[in-house]
Order: sequence, then C-alpha cells, then structure tokens
Amino acid sequence: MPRFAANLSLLFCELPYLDRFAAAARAGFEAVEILFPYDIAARDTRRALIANGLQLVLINAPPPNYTGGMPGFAALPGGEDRFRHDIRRVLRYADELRAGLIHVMAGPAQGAAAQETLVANLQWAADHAPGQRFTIEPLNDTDQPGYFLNDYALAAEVLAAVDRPNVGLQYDAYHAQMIHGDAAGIWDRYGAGAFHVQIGAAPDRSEPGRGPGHGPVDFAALFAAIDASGYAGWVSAEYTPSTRRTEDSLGWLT
Ligand SMILES: O=C(O)C(=O)[C@H](O)CO
Ligand SMILES: [Mg+2]
Repeated sequence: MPRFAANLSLLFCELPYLDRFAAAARAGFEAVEILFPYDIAARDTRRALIANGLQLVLINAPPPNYTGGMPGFAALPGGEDRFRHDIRRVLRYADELRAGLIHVMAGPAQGAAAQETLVANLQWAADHAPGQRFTIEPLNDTDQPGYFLNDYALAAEVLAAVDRPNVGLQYDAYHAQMIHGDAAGIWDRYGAGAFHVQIGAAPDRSEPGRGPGHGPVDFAALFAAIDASGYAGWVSAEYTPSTRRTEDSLGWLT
C-alpha cells in the first residue's frame, strides 16, 4: 500500500486548525499537507507538526488567493513581478515548515502567451530555489472554470518545456477522473516520475470508495498501480468527508 498523508485543509475541518494535527496523528497519519497556511504564523504550524510527529509534505503557492480569490496567477502574462515576490514569500514558509513540495497554481488564463508565461515562471522558481521541489496540477473546469492547466497532456507539455529536475507533476485522482473520465488510465500514461499524488472520489470528492455515492474509480486497483509504478512519495487524502467526523470516513485506509 502507498504511504498516505492527510490534507488538513479538507480533512478534520470539524476541528479548529491547530487541533487537526493531533487528530491526524491519532488517526495514524505521519504526514500532512496544508493548501494555504499563510494566515497562521509559521512557528505555530511548525510547533503543531513537531508536537504530533508529523512531516509536512506540501503547501500551495502563490498565496493567499484561493478561497474566494484567484486560484494562482503563474500563467498570467504581466504577473511576473508579483509571482517572484510571492514565491520568495512562500519559500520562507516552506523553509520554516520544512515543506518538501510547493504546488504552483497557474490561475485563469488561455493561449500561447499564458503557456509561455507559466513555463518561464516555473523555470525562474526552479532556478531561484534549486533545493526546493515544485509541482503543477491540472484542475477540472467544473471546480475551476477557466483555469489554465486543465488537462494532463497540457501539464506534460509544460513540464517538458520547463525541463527542470525540481519541477514535476502533481497527480490528483479526483481531477484526473473529472477531466478525462479515467483516473487509472491517466496514472498509467502520465504517472511516471510524478512528484506527488492526491486522491478523492469523483464526482463528489468524498473519501475513496466505489459505487453509489462515491463514483467509478477502483481505488484498490489504483493503489496497486501506484505501488507497481515504483512511486515512493506520499499519497495525500484530499477529499471532503461524507461523514460528520473525519475519522469515520477513513475505512478506505485499511
Ligand atoms: O484542488 C486541488 O485538487 C488542489 O490540490 C489544489 O491545490 C487546491 O488548492
Ligand atoms: Mg489536488
């Protein structure tokens, strides 16, 4: 079985932010990810990680524009100065929190100029912080209308153009299923070399499971394919629990 991490921006949200760490540890997780930790002093998040023996896998950048705002702007021509400013800021957080991965969000954009901007911004980030690993993740059009990176083939094209060893794919079974209708096939085609994996059922983005209320993805088979591919990173549970308490949604872990 893969090593599973808990996304604390979606899991354990029935608890205040700083209490989610202990709840994740009690549930057996050894690693977590936090999409936007920027409203909280990094030292408080760091303390909660250490107190609960947790590793931080990933944070998102640039901040803090997701909830109600623009989902990133790395592909927006003209936003380069702001991009650099925000990457410098997110690197300070990543450093203090020991976040292994930074997910760079492309934002709403279209066309060749957007693609060139995204590639150039990612190259700048990769060269500016060669010891840091960055990811990009295709997001589906229903959740993120107009988001530039909305397809796995496009992500592969962007990564080939970026051509840096510290920039890689963030595969999310939920988005892969929503975009292409075939989460397993997309893993088989694009999973090799992925930096990070996230999971959630589609279309309801609930806990991994199959059938009524969860959708068609066979997660046991997907986990086996991920293991067979040699992927050694974390597989992060990024879903909205269908149960009131997150721990009651964790049956899929066993
Ligand atoms: O929406 C997702 O699947 C993500 O992983 C993004 O990072 C959301 O911020
Ligand atoms: Mg995701």
